[in-house]
Amino acid sequence: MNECTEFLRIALSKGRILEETVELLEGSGIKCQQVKGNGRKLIYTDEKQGVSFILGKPMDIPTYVEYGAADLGVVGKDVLMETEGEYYELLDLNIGYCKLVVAGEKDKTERDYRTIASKYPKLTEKYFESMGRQTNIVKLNGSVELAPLTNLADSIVDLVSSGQTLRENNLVELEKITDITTRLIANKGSYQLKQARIVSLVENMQGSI
Ligand SMILES: Nc1ncnc2c1ncn2[C@@H]1O[C@H](COP(=O)(O)OP(=O)(O)OP(=O)(O)O)[C@@H](O)[C@H]1O
Ligand SMILES: O=P(O)(O)OC[C@H]1O[C@H](OP(=O)(O)OP(=O)(O)O)[C@H](O)[C@@H]1O
Repeated sequence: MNECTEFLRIALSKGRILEETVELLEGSGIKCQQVKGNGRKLIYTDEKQGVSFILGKPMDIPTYVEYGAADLGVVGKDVLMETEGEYYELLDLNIGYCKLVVAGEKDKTERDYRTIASKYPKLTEKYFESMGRQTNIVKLNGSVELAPLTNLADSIVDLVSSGQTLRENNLVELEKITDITTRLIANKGSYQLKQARIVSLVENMQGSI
């Protein structure tokens, strides 16, 4: 293996998809259990495997990949839809299942949506614009379900998996926007330069999905 061209830098999303990501990579023959620890280390380099793992915030993973600070990235489709960068989307990893929805208090009708709170302002704007529905969007960074409860907004665009957060806050799904899963993305230049190694990794991952 030529270290210069074939060493792979993989940016992984910290947080809730990390465990499933590690299982998938391990199943594809890449050892990376150490990234699951509770430490504060942000890069793990494994010279023997020719791989380094970069642990980033989910919203930042496309940036590392687009600018070539990482060759590959593992990130939710929600983040890709919001950030819209320049990279190749190589694979649906079939982990991190959830859906993106419009939610609010029961009995709201379409006409009631005026102010929508979300961690995904761009995606939200596009969704409503594509249907010719005018809205104001309030950007929040988390616990978005608080917005309708405090009258900051009349509804939200957010992820739902078990539905527990909506239920416990007396909110309901009003519209489903799309299903979400985790994706493998690649820097465009890296894909050309390190194609053999990336294609072989993708094939191994496909086998263990
Ligand atoms: N409730 C959920 N169930 C399943 N997958 C989810 C859920 N919430 C988020 N995800 C997926 O996991 C990814 C990472 O979510 P996570 O909550 O770890 O990060 P985040 O909220 O973006 O980051 P942070 O909490 O650090 O701001 C999301 O981008 C999405 O693809
Ligand atoms: O349907 P559920 O299983 O309840 O999951 C949905 C919740 O999970 C995510 O939040 P997260 O835990 O990432 O926290 P956040 O609100 O700070 O983003 C999402 O934003 C919802 O709030």
